[in-house]
Amino acid sequence: MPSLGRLHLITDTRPGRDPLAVLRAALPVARAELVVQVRVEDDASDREAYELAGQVLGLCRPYGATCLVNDRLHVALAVDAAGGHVGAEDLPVAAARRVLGAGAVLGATAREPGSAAAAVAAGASYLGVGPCHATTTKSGLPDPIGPAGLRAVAGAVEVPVIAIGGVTAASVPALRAAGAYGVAVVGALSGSPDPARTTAELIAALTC
Ligand SMILES: Cc1ncc(COP(=O)(O)OP(=O)(O)O)c(N)n1
Ligand SMILES: Cc1nc(C(=O)O)sc1CCOP(=O)(O)O
Ligand SMILES: [Mg+2]
Repeated sequence: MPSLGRLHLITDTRPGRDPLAVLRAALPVARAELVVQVRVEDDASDREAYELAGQVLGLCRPYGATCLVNDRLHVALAVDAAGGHVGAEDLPVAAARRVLGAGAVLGATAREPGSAAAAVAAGASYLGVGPCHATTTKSGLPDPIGPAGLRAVAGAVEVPVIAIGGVTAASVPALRAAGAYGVAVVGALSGSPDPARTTAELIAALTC
């Protein structure tokens, strides 16, 4: 399995957002350090997810960036993405591993050390850990766990830990110090007036 990129860009498909424009700005800056997670709204059709994932893959390929698909593993397989990401309401990690195969990248959401270790034992190759900070992008999440909560999870596993939830370039140093290998962002890039510049700031904070 190739080494995992440190900057995970999750597509923002809310009305008025342009995930492909953000991706086109980020790719030349982050290149193979970029992992793009195709995440669509729950009411989007599989056809919409498939078409977006195909477009994302086509953009990623020349840069060696990785494309993953959130939740809908059949879409990941259909477009030949590198893998997928599952959480508590999706397929269990062991089932997701069977669907994707041994060589795929498989991310799992974990919020505390016990479930993190269980997800790794079941076949997760990285963990998305959060919400690290407050976010307005997704509702219904538990309270932020902060760098201390992330440190507890990172200390319990040996796979890369990707911090998620309200992450900005300014918060990266504390998250890395707590054990984050990388970060996943929606709003920091989707809401940026200059996504190329924000990508450069995130990459600098992640690789210094
Ligand atoms: C990197 C990363 N971490 C966590 C999540 C959240 O996944 P999940 O809990 O399944 O919630 P949804 O994203 O499906 O709403 C993620 N997608 N990526
Ligand atoms: C999709 C998602 N999952 C989270 C979790 O903690 O499981 S936080 C989140 C949204 C992250 O968006 P932003 O970077 O704009 O805060
Ligand atoms: Mg999910």
